[in-house]
Amino acid sequence: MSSVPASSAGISLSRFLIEAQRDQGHIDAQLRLLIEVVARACKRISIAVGRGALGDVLGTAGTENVQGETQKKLDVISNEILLEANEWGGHLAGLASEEMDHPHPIPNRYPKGEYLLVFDPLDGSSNIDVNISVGTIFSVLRCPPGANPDEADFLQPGTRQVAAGYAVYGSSTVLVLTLGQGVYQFTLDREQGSFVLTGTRLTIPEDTGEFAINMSNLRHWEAPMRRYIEELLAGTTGPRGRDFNMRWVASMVADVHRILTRGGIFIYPRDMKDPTKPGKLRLMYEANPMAFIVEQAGGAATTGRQRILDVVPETLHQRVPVFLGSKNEVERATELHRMADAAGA
Ligand SMILES: O=P(O)(O)OC[C@H]1O[C@](O)(COP(=O)(O)O)[C@@H](O)[C@@H]1O
Ligand SMILES: [Mg+2]
Ligand SMILES: [Mg+2]
Repeated sequence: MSSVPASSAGISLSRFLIEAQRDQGHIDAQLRLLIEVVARACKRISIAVGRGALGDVLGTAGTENVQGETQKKLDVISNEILLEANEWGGHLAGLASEEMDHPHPIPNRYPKGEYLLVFDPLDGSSNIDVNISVGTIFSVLRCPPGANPDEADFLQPGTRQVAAGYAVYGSSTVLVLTLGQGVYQFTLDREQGSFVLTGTRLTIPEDTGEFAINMSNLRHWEAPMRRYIEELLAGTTGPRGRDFNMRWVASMVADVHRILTRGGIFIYPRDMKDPTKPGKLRLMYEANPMAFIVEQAGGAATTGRQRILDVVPETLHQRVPVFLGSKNEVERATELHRMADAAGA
């Protein structure tokens, strides 16, 4: 990560966004307001997460989302916080979320804006009750002109994102943001209640000695995926000629944040545990925003076969395999999949 230049040290997110709008012309007023509102909502989620057992936020909500996953109380609370914060400000035409079956157009009683917001309100849900980092992931698209948005209006490839970001609620709360001009990190100053710029133009090293994957699924993987991991596990005695270390938080936000901080490759591959699902992670609000951030930081992001940002979505809750992080490792894993496909053709 580049250290923050003296002239930028201590700059708040609000000032950063005003400068991005006024001085650099990277964003318009609606997009600035949108990011401000999302950041405020993340602050509220951070407070809810931080109350832990002192608040009524742990455990399950007793409901399921559209994907048949049991919702935790914090999944539902975080979704409501983001929805309520964003509905009335006039910067959005519609929202969509992991926790809502269908998109939510802005009600007619409120002014409408030009943007669409797609989010995973609480990522890493299985970690909530055990006090391990969780987060929020979001992606911003433009709404097609004149549309009262329905699902088809949201189904745009990741290359059309105008902004993306995530918050990690960990030992500190950080917000990582791209407006398509590099990646910036803000840390929540809990006393002041504002996000402060703590990292500019974050970059992911091209090479790494660290991988993140749920190894318990190994027997369900495709052959090229097994081959890739076997090469890494063989260490100094294998074809790669060096040792690799493994980390797996099981919160995508935390695993990706580590990679943005010190490099690595994060993988959630296709597996045959449930052959009807082409992966676990969702394209629109997990893979796409993270792929945008990772590419903006000089890394790579693929499905093992193609660039994630080029995938044309077919449904809102579509799943994809994800390989992202340090460029040379993502390229090696992708090359093995392409070679296997070509040999099988
Ligand atoms: O339980 P597993 O297989 O390790 O999967 C963990 C992955 O699932 C996720 O928790 C899915 O996200 P949600 O919690 O938003 O459903 C990712 O954050 C994480 O990388
Ligand atoms: Mg998630
Ligand atoms: Mg989630």
